[in-house]
Amino acid sequence: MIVGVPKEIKNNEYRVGLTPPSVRELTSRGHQVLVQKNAGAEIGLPDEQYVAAGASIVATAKEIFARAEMIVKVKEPQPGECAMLGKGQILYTYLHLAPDPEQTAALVRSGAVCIAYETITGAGGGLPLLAPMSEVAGRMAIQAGAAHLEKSKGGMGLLLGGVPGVAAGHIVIIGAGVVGSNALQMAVGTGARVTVLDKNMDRLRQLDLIFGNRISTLYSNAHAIEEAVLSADLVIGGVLVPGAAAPKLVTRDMISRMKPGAVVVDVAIDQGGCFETSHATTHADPTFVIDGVVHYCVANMPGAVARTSTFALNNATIGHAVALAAKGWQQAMRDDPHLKNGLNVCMGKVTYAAVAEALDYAYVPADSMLG
Ligand SMILES: NC(=O)C1=CN([C@@H]2O[C@H](COP(=O)(O)OP(=O)(O)OC[C@H]3O[C@@H](n4cnc5c(N)ncnc54)[C@H](O)[C@@H]3O)[C@@H](O)[C@H]2O)C=CC1
Ligand SMILES: CC(=O)C(=O)O
Ligand SMILES: [Mg+2]
Repeated sequence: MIVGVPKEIKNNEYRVGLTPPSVRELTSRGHQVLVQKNAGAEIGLPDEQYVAAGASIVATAKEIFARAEMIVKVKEPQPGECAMLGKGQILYTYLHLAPDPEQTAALVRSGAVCIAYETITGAGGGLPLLAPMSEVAGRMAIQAGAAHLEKSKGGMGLLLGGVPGVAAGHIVIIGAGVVGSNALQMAVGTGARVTVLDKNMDRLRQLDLIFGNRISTLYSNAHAIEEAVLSADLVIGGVLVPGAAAPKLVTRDMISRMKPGAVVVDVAIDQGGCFETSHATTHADPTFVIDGVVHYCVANMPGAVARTSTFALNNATIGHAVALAAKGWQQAMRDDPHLKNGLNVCMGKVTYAAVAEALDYAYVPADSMLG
């Protein structure tokens, strides 16, 4: 198969779909890999490393989209990229379609076979291709929050850990999955008081066993969220209903009653966000203020630590990339129901139920596309 890796074009996005070691996994099995010039140059992966791994360097994204049978990316395709996708071409990347009607319409129009990293499931449960980026974003959420609590960044001027004689701050984490538990690990390290909420009692039990009385766990409902948020200095939003738009758990009214200069970090923004007041921001301009509360809503947080993130992502994506290249998408999905769960849009049809429901498309089960 011919596999193409365009350079990412989203704001401040330096990750790359395949590392040179991943390219080697494909070329050593007889596949041809086209990598756009300087795709990894900014993160210490120069073209020479790709050539040594067997790739061919191609000058433009246009040529990659025209020649490759499968496009491997990181971020959801931008409008210009959607327009270059062809009928039957495989697109293997993050998509986050439920909150994004324009991208969904463009992918439906393209006729491409669009596989979303974030809905591929794992044999041991969970979302193994989302997990590494959630680990990165969860850990980063605390450092982003701490930085924006500084006065010069718009915050109230609070040091999360306090100092002897002055109380520590209060961090509230909504959602105790991969983002939430990684944020929790960092939050505990700051010395702040930490509260974590989830609807999944088993997750709360596990975290209670690990962190003991260093944290408070709360079953998530509107009352508990309101009480926690109103006493918080920093709130992290890390909830997920797989494939669906994030539930708006923190209302505009709650935001308006938070402490002035408090900070919210809406990691779930790529699924539309779990704060009613959120809208997506970029690394170039990461925050905005509503009712005195600083909102940090960057939809590609791991792009800031692009080298670490690229290697972590490739560890999780390369196995299915090899299967797709070897067998084609239909046979690879017949053989692996977890990969099949990644099929979101296929040759003009929406094949993921939560996306169809969120955006009012007819839902066509992936099975019916497998021939
Ligand atoms: N902004 C960014 O750069 C990044 C964003 N993300 C996003 O972060 C979000 C979370 O991802 P993961 O932690 O991997 O998901 P996960 O599935 O591991 O965890 C989500 C948690 O939310 C909980 N939850 C669902 N409804 C809830 C409710 N009403 N109240 C409290 N908890 C609730 C679930 O029980 C689960 O424990 C996703 O939208 C993901 O796409 C992930 C990586 C990077
Ligand atoms: C998961 C995601 O949206 C990201 O890594 O940017
Ligand atoms: Mg994202």
